[in-house]
Amino acid sequence: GFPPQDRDYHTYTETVAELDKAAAEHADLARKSSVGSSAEGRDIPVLKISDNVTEDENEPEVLFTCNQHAREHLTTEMCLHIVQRYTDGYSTDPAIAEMVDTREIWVVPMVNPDGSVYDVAGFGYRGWRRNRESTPTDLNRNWGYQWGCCGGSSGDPNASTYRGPAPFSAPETSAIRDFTDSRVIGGEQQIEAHIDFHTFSELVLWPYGYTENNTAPGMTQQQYDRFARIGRAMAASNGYTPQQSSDLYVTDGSINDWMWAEHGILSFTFEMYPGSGGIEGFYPPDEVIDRETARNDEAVSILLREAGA
Ligand SMILES: NS(=O)(=O)N[C@@H](CCC(=O)O)C(=O)O
Ligand SMILES: [Ca+2]
Ligand SMILES: [Ca+2]
Ligand SMILES: [Zn+2]
Repeated sequence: GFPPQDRDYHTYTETVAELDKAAAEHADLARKSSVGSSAEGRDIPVLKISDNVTEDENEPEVLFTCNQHAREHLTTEMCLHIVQRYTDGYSTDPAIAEMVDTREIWVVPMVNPDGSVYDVAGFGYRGWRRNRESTPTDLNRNWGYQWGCCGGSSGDPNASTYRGPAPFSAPETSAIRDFTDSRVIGGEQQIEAHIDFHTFSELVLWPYGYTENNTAPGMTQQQYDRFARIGRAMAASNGYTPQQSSDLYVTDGSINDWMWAEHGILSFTFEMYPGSGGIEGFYPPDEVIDRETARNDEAVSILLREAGA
């Protein structure tokens, strides 16, 4: 678990308990289900938030994924903050109610539960990034679009950006893939927009990551311009720096490239607080959780509104 001075961070067990609590306290608005299991057999839960939550209504859907990278624990708090805001806030905030009534929101607070547990299982933080397969995979290099194409990942099983032996070889990425594929109803992908939360550097990133070109097959100038417009609007609200992911460095096999190219989902990566630092940047004190999760409230609202546009 987390050291006493950081006990406000949620462990896997506490995260699951938070989702169960939200579903129990707001049974009309929130329902927990599973997208699958991790390498070590942990359930990977997803919470759906919407009015008439047990009905699949013809409303734009938006996905939030967190903690692909084990040590990036602030992102789990970000997803749990979204859960809390859009369930508890329903009865008090008309803007929240409007979004919950007209959208279907999916939240996966821990894509990589095994890695997250492992990172805090020792005496002190381990700085762990990948999953916990026998040969650990960097989940954000294991997605199947342009997998391993372009020097944006490693084929070395010992490397922190090891892409795995094949696209979707990791149970965690294949679980999210299967969930996303399942949201194609009548040939139409219901999910319109997505944010994958990471730490750190305070950035809003949009595809493609595999190429430095703005346009490429499956990304016209108009589509790029829409990504940039929305990315810049979100960054203006949280003070992060907006840019194409490859402006940071080339990544291949990332979630954003797959979500966009395979499903046309407006998919972003947010790198949260802090803006800079060394390994300690992955472990901001728990005193910053409330401030640094609420910092993204407006950006989340912008994306939810954009999903219906
Ligand atoms: N969170 S992080 O690993 O430091 N940065 C992300 C950036 C993701 C991206 O560029 O699309 C990554 O390398 O997967
Ligand atoms: Ca609904
Ligand atoms: Ca729906
Ligand atoms: Zn990350």
